[in-house]
Amino acid sequence: AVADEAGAPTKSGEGKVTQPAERKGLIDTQPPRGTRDFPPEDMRLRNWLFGEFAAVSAAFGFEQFDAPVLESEELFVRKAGEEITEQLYNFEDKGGRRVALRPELTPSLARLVLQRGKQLPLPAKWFAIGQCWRYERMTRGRRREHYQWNMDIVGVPGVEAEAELLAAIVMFFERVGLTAADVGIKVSNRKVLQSVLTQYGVPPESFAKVCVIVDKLDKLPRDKVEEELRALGVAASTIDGVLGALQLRDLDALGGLLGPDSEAVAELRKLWELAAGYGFQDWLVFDPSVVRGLAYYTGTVFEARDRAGALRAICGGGRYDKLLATFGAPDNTPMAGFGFGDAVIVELLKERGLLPAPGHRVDDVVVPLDGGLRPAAAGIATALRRGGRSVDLVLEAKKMKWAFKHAEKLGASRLVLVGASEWERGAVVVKDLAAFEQKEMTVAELTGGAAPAPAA
Ligand SMILES: Nc1ccc(Br)nc1
Repeated sequence: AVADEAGAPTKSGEGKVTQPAERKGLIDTQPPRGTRDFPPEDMRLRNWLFGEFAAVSAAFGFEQFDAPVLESEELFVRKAGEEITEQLYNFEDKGGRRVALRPELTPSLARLVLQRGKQLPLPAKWFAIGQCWRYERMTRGRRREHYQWNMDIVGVPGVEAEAELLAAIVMFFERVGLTAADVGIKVSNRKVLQSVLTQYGVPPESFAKVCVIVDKLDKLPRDKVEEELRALGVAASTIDGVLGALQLRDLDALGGLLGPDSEAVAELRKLWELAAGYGFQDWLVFDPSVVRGLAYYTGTVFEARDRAGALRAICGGGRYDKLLATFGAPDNTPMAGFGFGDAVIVELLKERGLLPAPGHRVDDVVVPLDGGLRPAAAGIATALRRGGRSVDLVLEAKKMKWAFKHAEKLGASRLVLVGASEWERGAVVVKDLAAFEQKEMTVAELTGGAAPAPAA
């Protein structure tokens, strides 16, 4: 259809006339509920944050991947009562397919690993920064989208993988100015809960659901948690045993409870030993009450929180050795990773006065002082740009005074005036806005020798 001014009927190539929907005034300029716009000033902060994520990922030699925001719903259908699946942003598409906006990146990673099969050299160290969604009734007015940085290691069965992931998280925190006094990383291991549940005769198939419920302890009152555990058939005495174990705060006491051959204790001790090697032991806190709310974790679990505990988890992760098996894979591939959201970290940095405020600026402003010199000005701008300068080329006829103010507003280093008399000598006037100097320069001098594009 031929575009027409808003409100007029449009005529398609075949002559079909379409009446516009009656426009009652201005469209709603707000983004959909629970979503955010990123106008330039916010986009600059987001680019800074994602730049830090990517820089840490590069420092650890990880490769970036991405996958569609839209995935088959089956990737996320798990029967463990997780909030993340109860709030799935799912729907049926026009082809009748059950699809969902991804609530997390890990299942997409798992799908790509399965897709590659034996062709994927292991260990694979992959990272992603992607938008993730949830459909929450707006009763709580929370956001429905956020961006998550994920790092995952595929194919390493030992806690060396988790140590590397924790080191990456700590490097990020240090890069943005946070210290171990600001943030603690609570570490535990699901095998702690598994051992206790086994001691009390809870069947393994209830294990994931018990973890999801126990994870709610820092969100729901204890009696609510006990109610949900009882509904699962977990006896009251078991609940007391489980909750008792979660109060422990040192590995020796844990060893006393679980016995000297406990895998959980051995893995946690190994992790602390590695952390000492990396130099981030001060960031770690052993806390068996940390189970994380994702059903698929099988071993180490961790979450970073502000030491005051005033904010929600900054990031979280762990080991999930059985995820591929739940997707039908014949054998297990060990995997470990974390997710790091873009919201809590910004709140924390704001609180600590550590949030940068990156401004917008350009290097040069180029102004033709009359219309006939516009092609020449465009050629100069091109040469400067090819030389790596960021250039704002003034696109309309403007007076010098306006150009000067415009250059100041853009934080430009130089204002390049293309005027008739100088141009006849192949020169331009350059105002150095930092040194408050003005001088005539040939184009070659200005562009460091790069010839301007041929003026029309
Ligand atoms: N999983 C998830 C997705 C979106 C937001 Br906002 N929070 C959590």
